[in-house]
Amino acid sequence: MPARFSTIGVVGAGAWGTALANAAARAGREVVLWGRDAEAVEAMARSRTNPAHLPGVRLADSITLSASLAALSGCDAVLLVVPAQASREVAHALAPHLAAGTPVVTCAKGIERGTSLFMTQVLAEACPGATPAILSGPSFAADVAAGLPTAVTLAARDLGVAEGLATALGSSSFRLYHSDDVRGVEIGGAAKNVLAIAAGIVGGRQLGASAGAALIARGFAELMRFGKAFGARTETLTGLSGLGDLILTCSTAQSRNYALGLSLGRNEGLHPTGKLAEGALTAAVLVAMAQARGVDMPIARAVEAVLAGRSDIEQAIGSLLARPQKAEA
Ligand SMILES: NC(=O)C1=CN([C@@H]2O[C@H](COP(=O)(O)OP(=O)(O)OC[C@H]3O[C@@H](n4cnc5c(N)ncnc54)[C@H](OP(=O)(O)O)[C@@H]3O)[C@@H](O)[C@H]2O)C=CC1
Ligand SMILES: O=C(CO)COP(=O)(O)O
Repeated sequence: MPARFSTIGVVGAGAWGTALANAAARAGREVVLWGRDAEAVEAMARSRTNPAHLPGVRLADSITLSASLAALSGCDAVLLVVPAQASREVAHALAPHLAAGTPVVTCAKGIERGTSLFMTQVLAEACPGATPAILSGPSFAADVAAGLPTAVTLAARDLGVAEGLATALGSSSFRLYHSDDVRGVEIGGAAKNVLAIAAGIVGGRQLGASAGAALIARGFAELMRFGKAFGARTETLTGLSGLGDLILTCSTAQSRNYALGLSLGRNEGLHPTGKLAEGALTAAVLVAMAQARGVDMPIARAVEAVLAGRSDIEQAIGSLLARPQKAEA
């Protein structure tokens, strides 16, 4: 039986877009990979590599590259893989090229600043004819591109659409679980990036493995409280896209968010490499949304205060440790 989604568009030729294009190709799909920079796209098509964002990885033969969004018009589904704050602009430009009802799967992890909207809400506004979906979970682009075993969650309001997309993109090394808890999946990815900055700070300050574990557990309590306040299901928050991704991102400097925290914790200032760290862009809106709903998120608040320059690291750690004793749950 032919796959329901046989041609996949990938919008965004960064690390994650390139890795997902290769994963879709590995799953047997025809893939169109779009990048905004025509010169870079042409060089990628010639070299079959993406040296700027995913060095050392060869692009699969079934990937066609284009710098024109019109090339996406024949796609059965599209993955939107640009940073969270660029998603509205790019989805808006993509909209006229899609057939009505085409699933658009946002793969960004963040919350839109200014509107406080989650990624599929941004999609619904910017690309109103599309069927919004979200892909998220513990998955470094380099691991997926290398074919290392990875498992993520793909959610759409219609479980059948989520299952069809998971089937189209999955392979033995890239496992996709389907879900209809769209909100739960998008909250996990957005919140864990902010908490990973705190974990990096703990690492950079050499506070010890015990403190690192405490940070993950108390950070997860914050993620759960926020998720529940915004309608996420517990089983999603404790799954791949919530706890799973929190553990990954809080555990290694391979994460750009953790690396940013590491740099702050070592008093080296904000990340010198200039790499994307979505948590730094999400922290303020996450904290504002939590406050508006009466959700207590002291770790996320401390990260936001440090990033905004209202608190130094010692003050932030001191105020977390000085919080009144309370029941764990
Ligand atoms: N890398 C990873 O391991 C994972 C990343 N993600 C998420 O995926 C999203 C993208 O991250 P990632 O691919 O790693 O980031 P990268 O920095 O590697 O790439 C970002 C890509 O988006 C493009 N881009 C940026 N702004 C715009 C814009 N305004 N219009 C069009 N294109 C734009 C960039 O283009 P240009 O090259 O021209 O600057 C680049 O190709 C993030 O939300 C991230 O959290 C999720 C899971 C894993
Ligand atoms: O989301 C990711 C892994 O699941 C990637 O994390 P970073 O953006 O922190 O590198």
